[in-house]
Amino acid sequence: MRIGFLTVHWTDILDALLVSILLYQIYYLVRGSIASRVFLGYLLVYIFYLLVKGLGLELVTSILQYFMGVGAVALIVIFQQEIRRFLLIIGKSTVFTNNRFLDKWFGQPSAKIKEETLRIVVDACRGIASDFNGALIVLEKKDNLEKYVQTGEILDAKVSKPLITSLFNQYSALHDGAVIVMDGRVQAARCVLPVADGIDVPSDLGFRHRAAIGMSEATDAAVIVISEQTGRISLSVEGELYSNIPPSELELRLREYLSADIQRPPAKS
Ligand SMILES: Nc1ncnc2c1ncn2[C@@H]1O[C@H](COP(=O)(O)OP(=O)(O)OP(=O)(O)O)[C@@H](O)[C@H]1O
Repeated sequence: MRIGFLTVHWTDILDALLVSILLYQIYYLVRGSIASRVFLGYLLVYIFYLLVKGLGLELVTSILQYFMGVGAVALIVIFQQEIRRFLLIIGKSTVFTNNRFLDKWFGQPSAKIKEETLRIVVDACRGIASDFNGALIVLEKKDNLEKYVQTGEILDAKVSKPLITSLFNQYSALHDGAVIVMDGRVQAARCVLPVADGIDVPSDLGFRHRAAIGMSEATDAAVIVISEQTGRISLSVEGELYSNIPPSELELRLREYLSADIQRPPAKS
């Protein structure tokens, strides 16, 4: 196709479309943050570079070319949080990562939580919330949480209501940080979770709630938060925080989220 003196192929249109989508995605990730200004600055320098290159100004072109090369490395450092989030979104949402057949071959284990564990944890949450003790409980789905377990005190104890309740008692030496539940066992307490710091996170949220969001952004785990101040129970999955959930609904939501591969107890005959 010819437009004036330009010859446009369908590949050029596809190229322009893909670049637009990419630029929009980058803008969407960095909008509102300081990184968006850096991105805009870099884009303007790049447009200027294309202009001087087109005009054949060789000296300026070579200086800008060098600047762009160093700038690209600087961008990776500045945007490391955004790049990480971008790759996580892609990794989480592709059909490949939700494909059971591929999971089997690429070693993604199935969710291991049992109904019994779920019931005990929710029961413990009910007690903790009514006592106004803060809590942060991570329930493993498929992702390996070993890295986070290592930040705390390893317990490897069978899940029980008295254990979870006493761990979050304000006089317990292990009440700070998060408890991680894996495979029907309290693997560790006092664990440190990644804190969400994106612009989507409401500024009035405290660090316990931010840690819950951060953990559910970084992994597919379900994270329960109980507020020490209000006694409210919230649930964070896939980077979203669902606030003020009654215990009965919490059990339903957890079952629904973790249910894909949940191990149900054998039916009584
Ligand atoms: N990165 C983290 N990983 C694990 N636990 C954390 C992390 N950051 C904070 N916490 C826990 O949260 C507690 C502080 O909670 P903070 O009051 O800041 O949060 P909050 O969201 O306002 O919760 P609350 O409503 O219970 O006060 C800490 O004492 C600690 O136990």
